[in-house]
Amino acid sequence: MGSSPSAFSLADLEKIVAERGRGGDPGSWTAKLFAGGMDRAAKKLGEEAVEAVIAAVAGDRNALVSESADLVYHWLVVLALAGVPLSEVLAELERRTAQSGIAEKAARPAPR
Ligand SMILES: N=c1c2ncn([C@@H]3O[C@H](COP(=O)(O)OP(=O)(O)OP(=O)(O)O)[C@@H](O)[C@H]3O)c2ncn1[C@@H]1O[C@H](COP(=O)(O)O)[C@@H](O)[C@H]1O
Repeated sequence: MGSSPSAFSLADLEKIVAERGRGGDPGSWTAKLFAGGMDRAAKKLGEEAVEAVIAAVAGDRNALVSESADLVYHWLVVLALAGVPLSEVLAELERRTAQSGIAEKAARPAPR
């Protein structure tokens, strides 16, 4: 079930998106999305979210993996177009985790 953990990170994909988006290669989907602007990219993000929801509700595991990859990629394109670095989103997630105290609880040894 599933595949082995990958060393590929969202930060790697963020870098690729920025490079391909700015590059202007006519064969690049990322460059097309950048050229189309925020309205088109955000619409695409919404479509991919709906496709991921459909796969989840249908219980189609393979489709959910594929649509999730589409979703995360298009989300990174939208973040790039908005000038929001991934690190800012991660910092917000970290702040929420720290606020909830979950990380500290997990680090504490379990009571005997
Ligand atoms: N992760 C992705 C990725 N996920 C999805 N897609 C593209 O997203 C597009 C949209 O998917 P759809 O299913 O909606 O396809 P579509 O029907 O052709 O699109 P529409 O006609 O609806 O506009 C497809 O062309 C997919 O190839 C991606 N395109 C690029 N990447 C990453 O970006 C890198 C650079 O890609 P290019 O910019 O194309 O060189 C790649 O190496 C990947 O790492």
